[in-house]
Amino acid sequence: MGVARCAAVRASVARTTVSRREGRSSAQAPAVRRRCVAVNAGTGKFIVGGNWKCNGTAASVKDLVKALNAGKIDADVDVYVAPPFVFIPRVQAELNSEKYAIAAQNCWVSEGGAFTGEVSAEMLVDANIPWVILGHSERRALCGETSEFVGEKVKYALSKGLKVALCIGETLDQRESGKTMDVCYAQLKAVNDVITAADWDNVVIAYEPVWAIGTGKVATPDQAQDVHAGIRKWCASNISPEVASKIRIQYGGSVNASNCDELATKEDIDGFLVGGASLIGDAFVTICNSAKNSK
Ligand SMILES: O=C(CO)COP(=O)(O)O
Repeated sequence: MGVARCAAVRASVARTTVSRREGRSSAQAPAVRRRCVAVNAGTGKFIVGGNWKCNGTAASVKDLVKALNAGKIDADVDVYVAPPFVFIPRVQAELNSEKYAIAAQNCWVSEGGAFTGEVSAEMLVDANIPWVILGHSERRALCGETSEFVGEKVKYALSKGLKVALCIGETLDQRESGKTMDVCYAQLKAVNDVITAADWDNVVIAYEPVWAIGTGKVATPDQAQDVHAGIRKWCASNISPEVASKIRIQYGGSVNASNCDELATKEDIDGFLVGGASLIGDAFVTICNSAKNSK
């Protein structure tokens, strides 16, 4: 994250916090309330997610949790990890919750019921799981989730009080035919069409170019920065300048302990969503601390 942008977001958050402490006249109260909501997600902190995908055994999860608990995480970083559903209770019981929040990798588009194999947003809230990853390219490609369906899922998850990591990104074909930004904008629009500007306070965008996921082919820092800057600009024009300045944009796709520091220097990279390397405790801890290391 660029130092200047980070400082600006923090200053705005600090101003809001001071306003909350000082209180306001009743005429000003509604505006203050709206800004207080924004404090929830617009912390200005670097944010790293670990998406464990469909990996692990009881034994490997135990080892990973042990390694994560042993890691020192910079206080200026928000971290969430997304284990497979069956391991979540175990991880909740054993992982240090002061350092790591828990995320689900998916949830259903509406209230639960006769939807075999699905997990509802209400269940996540009931199980004390604050985050959910939605729109991952693997679900879009392998489970047929359209952008409109993802939009409805984001809307429903937010309405139940979850925080959402919204994944977007282009395939190799789309990049090579110059459609990267159009694809990202269309995926964002499908969500923006069904949620409000205030809802974005509880969303983190994860830009994950499909060609970089699990391939070892990481986007260069400049490639990632260009797309992140475009996403932020789109947010300014289509949501609001305030949301654009606060929203955190993670990069995902073959991030590892060796390439994270350079990516983290980029102005519009506010964190990472990590797959493979999040299964290796010390590598993930290094990635979590990359914003500090790259200063
Ligand atoms: O899909 C990802 C995170 O959601 C990225 O996966 P990799 O880090 O394994 O490329």
